[in-house]
Amino acid sequence: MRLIEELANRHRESELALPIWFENRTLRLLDQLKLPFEEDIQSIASIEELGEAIRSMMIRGSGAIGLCGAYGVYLAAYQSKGDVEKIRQAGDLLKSTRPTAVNLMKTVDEMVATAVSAQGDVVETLEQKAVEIIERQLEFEYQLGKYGAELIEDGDTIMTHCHSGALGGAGYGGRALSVIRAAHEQGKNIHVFTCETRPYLQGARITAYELKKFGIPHTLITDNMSGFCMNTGKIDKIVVGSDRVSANGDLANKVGTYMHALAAKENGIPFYTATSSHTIDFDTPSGDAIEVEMRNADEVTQIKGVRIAPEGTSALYPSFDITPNKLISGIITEKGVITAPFEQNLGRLNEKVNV
Ligand SMILES: CSC[C@H]1O[C@H](OP(=O)(O)O)[C@H](O)[C@@H]1O
Repeated sequence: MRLIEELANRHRESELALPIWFENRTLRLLDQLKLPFEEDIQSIASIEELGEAIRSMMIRGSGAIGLCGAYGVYLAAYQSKGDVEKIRQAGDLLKSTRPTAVNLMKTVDEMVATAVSAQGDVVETLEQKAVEIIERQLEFEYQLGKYGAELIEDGDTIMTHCHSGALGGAGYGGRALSVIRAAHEQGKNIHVFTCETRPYLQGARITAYELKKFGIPHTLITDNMSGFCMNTGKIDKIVVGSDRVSANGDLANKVGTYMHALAAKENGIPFYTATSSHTIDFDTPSGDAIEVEMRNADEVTQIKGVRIAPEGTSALYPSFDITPNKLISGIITEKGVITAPFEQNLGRLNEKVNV
């Protein structure tokens, strides 16, 4: 456990906002359901508790739940003293929690495959693999942030949606906020419009919380204001995160993304998604094959437990939507910015990247 705990200490010293980490042989996570008013750290004692934390969105964000795959499978290995069958079962449980973000599936598969093929001590091998995965994802954030920041000009106002930031990733800025943070750190004078993102309010509660921590000027808008802001010249570029990018460049991201992309096209505003090669699903040919998670409709008829619609009102809660590649100006990755034709240009990533 020493390696993975030292990693967390190093990362905290470099001012990263960690969504999940090990300390004192205990798995910890920041309860994102309570942000921004409470920074409540939860201890996770079992794979079942971690599974529930993902399902309930106590920890969320495709990058962060991808890391749950690494931390969770390692926790199962540590607690079972390397029992490969128990490790497999833990992986299956984690993969059953939320269906859309591909990072979780890929990371679990990578960890379980490492356990199965381990030559030496399984627990030590999985600790090393987990550290490798965490460090790799963090490096992806720095790299994609650098490439994405090249698209941002001094004086730009950038709109983002949901929370695609440090607590949804490996601690620097996730995807979209890695681009924004890098541009800010380069001294570019930028302003961010963050959409509140009903019903979980990732934008109002977590993106605003992080932008304040990063010292980046920002304005909160409701999701239905995005068209007005674009149509009245308030937005120069849009950068959103990603939960899964299909092989042809279609994007699964927080519900509402598609609506913003349509308005961006109509108003001639560049629309980018920030992702990593690990979020590109080369096994899914196009967006219509991506499963969109349907969540409990009570999350729509209530806000923080306060009912906002009459008893008995039915509601619908698709947690994501699919933005077709024709509405996307570029896909920002750790290997550079990919433009159309996406199928061909993304394919080159698959040739080079061992995910
Ligand atoms: C680092 S990108 C995060 C990505 O995940 C979010 O979904 P959720 O809050 O439901 O986990 C959203 O789609 C973000 O773009």
